[in-house]
Amino acid sequence: MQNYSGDINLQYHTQLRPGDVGEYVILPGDPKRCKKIAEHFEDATLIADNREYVTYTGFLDGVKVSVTSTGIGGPSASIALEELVNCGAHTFVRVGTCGGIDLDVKGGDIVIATGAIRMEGTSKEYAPIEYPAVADIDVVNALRGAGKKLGYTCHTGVVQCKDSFYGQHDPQLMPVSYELMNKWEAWKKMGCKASEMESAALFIVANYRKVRCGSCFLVVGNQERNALGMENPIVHDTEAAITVGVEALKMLIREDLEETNIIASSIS
Ligand SMILES: O=P(O)(O)O[C@H]1O[C@H](CO)[C@@H](O)[C@H]1O
Ligand SMILES: O=c1cc[nH]c(=O)[nH]1
Repeated sequence: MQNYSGDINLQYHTQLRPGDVGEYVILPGDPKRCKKIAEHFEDATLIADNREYVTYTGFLDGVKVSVTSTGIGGPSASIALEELVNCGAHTFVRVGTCGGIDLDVKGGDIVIATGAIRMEGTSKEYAPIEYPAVADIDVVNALRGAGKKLGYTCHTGVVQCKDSFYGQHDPQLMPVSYELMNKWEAWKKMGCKASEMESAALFIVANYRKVRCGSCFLVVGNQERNALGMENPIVHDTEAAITVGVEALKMLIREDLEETNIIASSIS
């Protein structure tokens, strides 16, 4: 592309260069979540802070890792992923928040996405709608393993992505309420676990760029439970989702090292 930065290696939005980030990156939406995540790294340093993109780099078990915020929604998330891949990253774990849809999913639980409904605009500018937004199987397995090890209540399945937060919460107020409300009923019938905003774009861009990406989320609340008068705790503390994401990244690093060692010993 045309060079906007005046430096061919400097990524225009994230202000990152190759070498600034590890190959393994955690992706929260909220820039303020980056510092909390970086506190789980060894020797974390703030590398860049531009627009919605904040990056810290440190180490997990001696391996260089990073955290970069994506901001809200597919457009900014896709930019973060593209620029991080340009800097050499290959494995991504989104640590986000979501709203529960399935009645079993309660505030404070963790949801792990196997795939994402593409009811957003960004992924459609990458792949035809027939192409599914699927999480990387290694990342999903690591997130499930981490959730189990840490003893959290985790739900694994499909999540819904959209561009309008208020279209999720007040669909009846929207001029296209007929479409939003009918589709929401379909997501419920299909057993969709939760609604959030970035995973569909992230999974599609990750597939295109041939890197691994998965997502886990803190469930803030569940509007379906609320509508039925069921107990509906509202939780904002993302620490449980952060620890699941960090533990999953450690597991992936360990698995990759084991695989590299097996290949090296089979060659020698
Ligand atoms: O908490 P984060 O990671 O931003 O994720 C969720 O929160 C935002 C909406 O409140 C959207 O970005 C949604 O996906
Ligand atoms: O209800 C919610 C909570 C977090 N993020 C969303 O997109 N929706």
